[in-house]
Amino acid sequence: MAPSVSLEVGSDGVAIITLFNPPVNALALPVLAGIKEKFDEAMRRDDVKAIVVTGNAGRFSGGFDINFLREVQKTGDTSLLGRVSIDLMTYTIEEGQKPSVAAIDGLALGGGLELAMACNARVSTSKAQLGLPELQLGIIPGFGGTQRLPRLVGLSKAIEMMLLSKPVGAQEGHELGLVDMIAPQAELLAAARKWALDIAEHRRPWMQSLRRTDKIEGLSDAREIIKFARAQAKKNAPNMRHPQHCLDAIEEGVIAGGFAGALMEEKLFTQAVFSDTSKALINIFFAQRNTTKVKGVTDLGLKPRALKKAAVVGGGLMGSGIATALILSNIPVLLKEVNDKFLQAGLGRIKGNLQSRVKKGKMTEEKMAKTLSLVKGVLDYNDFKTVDVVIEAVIENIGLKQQIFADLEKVCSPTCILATNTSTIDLNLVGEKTKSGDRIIGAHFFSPAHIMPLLEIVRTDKTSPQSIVDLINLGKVIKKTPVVVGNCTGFVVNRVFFPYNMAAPLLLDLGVDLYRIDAVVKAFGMPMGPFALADLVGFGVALAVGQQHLQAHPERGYKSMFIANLMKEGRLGQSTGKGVYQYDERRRAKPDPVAMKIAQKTQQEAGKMPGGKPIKISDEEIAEMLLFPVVNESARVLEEGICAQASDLDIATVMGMGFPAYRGGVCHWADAVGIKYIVTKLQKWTELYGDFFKPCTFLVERAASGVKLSEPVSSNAKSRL
Ligand SMILES: C[C@H](O)CC(=O)SCCNC(=O)CCNC(=O)[C@H](O)C(C)(C)COP(=O)(O)OP(=O)(O)OC[C@H]1O[C@@H](n2cnc3c(N)ncnc32)[C@H](O)[C@@H]1OP(=O)(O)O
Repeated sequence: MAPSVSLEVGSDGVAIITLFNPPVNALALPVLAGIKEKFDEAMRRDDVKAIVVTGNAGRFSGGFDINFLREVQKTGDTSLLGRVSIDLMTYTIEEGQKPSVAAIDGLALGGGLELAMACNARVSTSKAQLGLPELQLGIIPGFGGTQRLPRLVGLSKAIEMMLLSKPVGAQEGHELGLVDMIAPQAELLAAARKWALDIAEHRRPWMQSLRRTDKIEGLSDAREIIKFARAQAKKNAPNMRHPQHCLDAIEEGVIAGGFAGALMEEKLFTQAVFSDTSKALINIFFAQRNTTKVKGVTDLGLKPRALKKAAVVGGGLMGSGIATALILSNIPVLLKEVNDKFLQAGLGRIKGNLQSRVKKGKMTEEKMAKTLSLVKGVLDYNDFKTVDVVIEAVIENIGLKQQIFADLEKVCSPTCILATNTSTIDLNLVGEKTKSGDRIIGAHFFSPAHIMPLLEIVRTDKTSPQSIVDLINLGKVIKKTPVVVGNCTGFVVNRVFFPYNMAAPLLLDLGVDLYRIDAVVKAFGMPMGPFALADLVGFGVALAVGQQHLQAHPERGYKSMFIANLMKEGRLGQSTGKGVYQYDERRRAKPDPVAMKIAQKTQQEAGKMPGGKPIKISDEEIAEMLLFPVVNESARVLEEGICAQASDLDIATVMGMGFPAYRGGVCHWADAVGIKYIVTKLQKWTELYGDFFKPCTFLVERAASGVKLSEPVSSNAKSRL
């Protein structure tokens, strides 16, 4: 159905204006034009005394149409953005001749809430969610939100809601003054009609949010609040300008009044729409929603079967994390271990995971007890016939896994999904001793599994679309972002992470200071540098993972002795108090002269420094030498069809390896930097430092043809999905 807006006038003289644009009634251009047209008509008509605006099908509005924002970013045409804030929200609605009330059910986000705030009052159901989440898209509110929200709820709360993109529920909104009245769903429209008539007939005040001053703090308090918020934003988002611009608009409103603030907001909003940050974050918004659209799988009309009961085999760190994720979403779990000692340890870890939520105030003791009761520890497979999905999470031993899957095939129902959390073993090998290849699938979680948002769903050429659809659905139920990937060493995240983790010691061997490498990567926006990460995961794991890549792709590996040399000195990473860094009792890291000496010794032994002297290199080039190899491996992943679409790689790198979301994920970033430039650099480093940097044919071809990495791979590519 085409987006539209309807107007219906009741015998009471109230015009009901309804937004239709499923699924979230986004404010697409025709909707905005429709609102303007219907408001103008209602203002003109003699039989209309007051107006109620509402959204169709239980949702007020999810805000300005983000598809349209993306279009504007592509065309670069600012005129398309229009003057909605001033002409429509302020002059037509807020300052209109007749009062208007927003009747809010469900979502009122971004432009949706801004529309509601431009009305003279708001009535909502108890299920309403109200927020201005624009900053998570790299923009600032642009329909007057930076002015009206502080005037309705006070500066501190408004700033918190905007900077954290955090909505409030109806009850809190009511307490704050954002919602004037909460009504039962069935009575929402009637209550809003009455409120609108009460304003028209002077039984209630005719409020205009933009003109209000009662909730805004005095100038000096306001300055302090904004100053504090600026410092917080700088700390939390050092590479982003739009949070500061949001505060600029708010500040202008406090100093010069709401109208002046709205004018500044309009200007800064337009600027933000064209920023690289917004392009990147909008890419992430759509990429995240695209992961569940898998060609040849989710377009077959298959209905996901509800996986109501699960079993996890192995109660170690991963198994207990997976079980925690399942029970947190109310899915009962059988946790299987080989003996009582391991079982109790696994159950203890699950309890610990929940206790830490209680400590952080995310869960009550009562809820914890209820959640914990959903897990049952077992030492045999007796109850496995009752489960809909099994996730195996034992140690990486092929023989053991093969035995487990052969056993599972015997004891589980023939429709049960048999998943493995392996991060290294070929899935075809795991299922080799079974005839259940169609329901054997990878469910690769990231540690800690109950916290990390990504789930790699690994399919083989035997896995059935139904099994994939079922697991995608389970991923959504347990609040993960599922990405469907093909079967190869390291799947997607670990595979593109390998070259990054090898480039760091390679740079070190070329004479670059190791702490500088970490600092550059942090400044780029990763949560931590590669050496700090190695310390965190522990050197045993880091070495084992590196080894797999070297075995799978010896021609493009780099073997460094740095970690091995640290281990010889008894430094194993953060858990032992020292690795690349030394750690105090509160696990705060400090550079360590001993590690630096070991680094120098490794450099000498490696003999990579040209003429025995450290290379001279800029910070920018350090970041490039670490991350262009990631782009290179991503290109291989795309060419081989391990990832069906570049946007999946964007999500996988952001959620799995901490690639900064505001750079849009690895493919989006590579396109922004320029594939040609990347290939030229890789070729130069190949000549200087060896084949580790050699660009793959696919990337070279894309550079030559000018086709972006994010463009679809042609259908004759050798797909392994
Ligand atoms: C000028 C203004 O200040 C600027 C703005 O208003 S910018 C927009 C501000 N609004 C937002 O940021 C809200 C973005 N949307 C969301 O957070 C979530 O989609 C939601 C909470 C509204 C709904 O979540 P959920 O029910 O899980 O459904 P979800 O899968 O996310 O979305 C359903 C569909 O609606 C689309 N959609 C959601 N919000 C949209 C929007 N504002 N514009 C266009 N499409 C939107 C999604 O892309 C998705 O499309 P698909 O089915 O084709 O993939």
